[in-house]
Amino acid sequence: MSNLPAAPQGRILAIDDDPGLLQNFALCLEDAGYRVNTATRLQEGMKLAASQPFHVCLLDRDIAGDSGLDALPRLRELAPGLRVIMVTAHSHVEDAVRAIAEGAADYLVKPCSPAQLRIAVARQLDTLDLLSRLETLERQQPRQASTLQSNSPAMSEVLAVARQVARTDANVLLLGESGTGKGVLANAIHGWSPRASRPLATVNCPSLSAELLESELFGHAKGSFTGATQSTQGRASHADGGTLFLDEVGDFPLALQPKLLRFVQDKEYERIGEPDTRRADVRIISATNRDLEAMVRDNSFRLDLLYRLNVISLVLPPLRDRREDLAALANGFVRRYANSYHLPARHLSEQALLRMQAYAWPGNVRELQNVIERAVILCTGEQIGPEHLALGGEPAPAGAGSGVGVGAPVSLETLERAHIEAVMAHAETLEAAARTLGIDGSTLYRKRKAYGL
Ligand SMILES: Nc1ncnc2c1ncn2[C@@H]1O[C@H](COP(=O)(O)OP(=O)(O)OP(=O)(O)O)[C@@H](O)[C@H]1O
Repeated sequence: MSNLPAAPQGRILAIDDDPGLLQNFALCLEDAGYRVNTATRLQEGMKLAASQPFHVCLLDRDIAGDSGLDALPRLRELAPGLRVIMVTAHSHVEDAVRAIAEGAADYLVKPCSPAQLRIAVARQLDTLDLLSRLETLERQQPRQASTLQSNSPAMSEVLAVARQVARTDANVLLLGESGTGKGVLANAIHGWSPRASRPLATVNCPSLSAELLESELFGHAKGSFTGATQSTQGRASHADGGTLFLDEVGDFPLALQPKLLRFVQDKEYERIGEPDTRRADVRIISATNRDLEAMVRDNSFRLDLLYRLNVISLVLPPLRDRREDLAALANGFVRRYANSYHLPARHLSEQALLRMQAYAWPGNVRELQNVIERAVILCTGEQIGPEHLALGGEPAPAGAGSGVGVGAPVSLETLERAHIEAVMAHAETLEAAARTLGIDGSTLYRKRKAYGL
């Protein structure tokens, strides 16, 4: 997801010391629907690139005594997602070729026609569009197991056992506070397992009513209940040969637990409305932040089911107990969000890192991710300082929310996420937040998951 408008409303930065040429570029590109900023000095252009999001930069080779070519590496450092088109005179085409070797995306030879200019810019915007789609697809793939690394003794131990267990078919129960990365670890275990080439199917247990959950998990025959106009195969069948991930298994309805128990034990089940017994060869990973033993004591979770799910249990440490990983995780999120929002590169200042080390992180990695995403968006310079973090009850940084007000140039998704976050912050319970939003609890649950709230 990008906070930049999609093409053709791309944002273009043109740096050239010839005001007449800049004006022509701006007119020609604005006519095509783009927003254009210009700079007649290199320094001025670099400042703009560091403080505002641009898709494409038209960079002259010689700018009033400064070399655009020499500035290229610094420009790419300031704005890693920016597509730079070198603009050069015919006699310097060899330099343009060198610029491409150093990371420019294309070059234009002066004088160029309006059509050439527009085609060159449109091509870069198409490439950005493709890159962003690729990124979205990659994010939807199970997380690469190799990205899960840790310098914390507590987390390293969990990862070592997880790798060992991954080789077997043993069912695994992941425990730990919300936002500690149970879902990420479930993906990794699947990725490390011999089942990695087969599907990983996830069922979010609290997001569905008991009836829908049964159908989601085991499928149903056409006509088996009102509205069942098509038969469905269910996640268990989809995961055949692979892994079934039962997220928030503590919310699995008691009435449905006997059917799940039979499936976990015998790998057998029936679709709703069908007598035939089916089989699915799945490895089950489940996760919860609830105390299942206490639930067994108050009869809301079956002991026999707990035994079956809990062949191996792994407890993910809260972020406050793995502070060795804070900087690496935070830097990874800074890079990710600067890239996905097409913003100039940002760095966490020493003071910001110190402030983060002193904070308790009750929402764990998910909270860290959200804090960094917001800081990356709100920070206008190169350095993210403590004032951009707004940690735990501190007031939000100046300008917070300014990018997501009604009517702001942001996607509906961004607006919805900000609204849900704000309503949840003021509501006493999640049920109350769902009521205010006019949606049911399971829809709120799905949206929280989708937006990482
Ligand atoms: N090691 C990691 N590297 C990068 N991102 C991570 C890591 N661990 C967790 N995250 C991110 O933190 C967020 C929370 O992770 P995840 O959903 O796996 O936590 P969880 O423990 O399953 O939370 P919940 O109990 O609320 O379902 C996700 O957006 C995830 O991508």
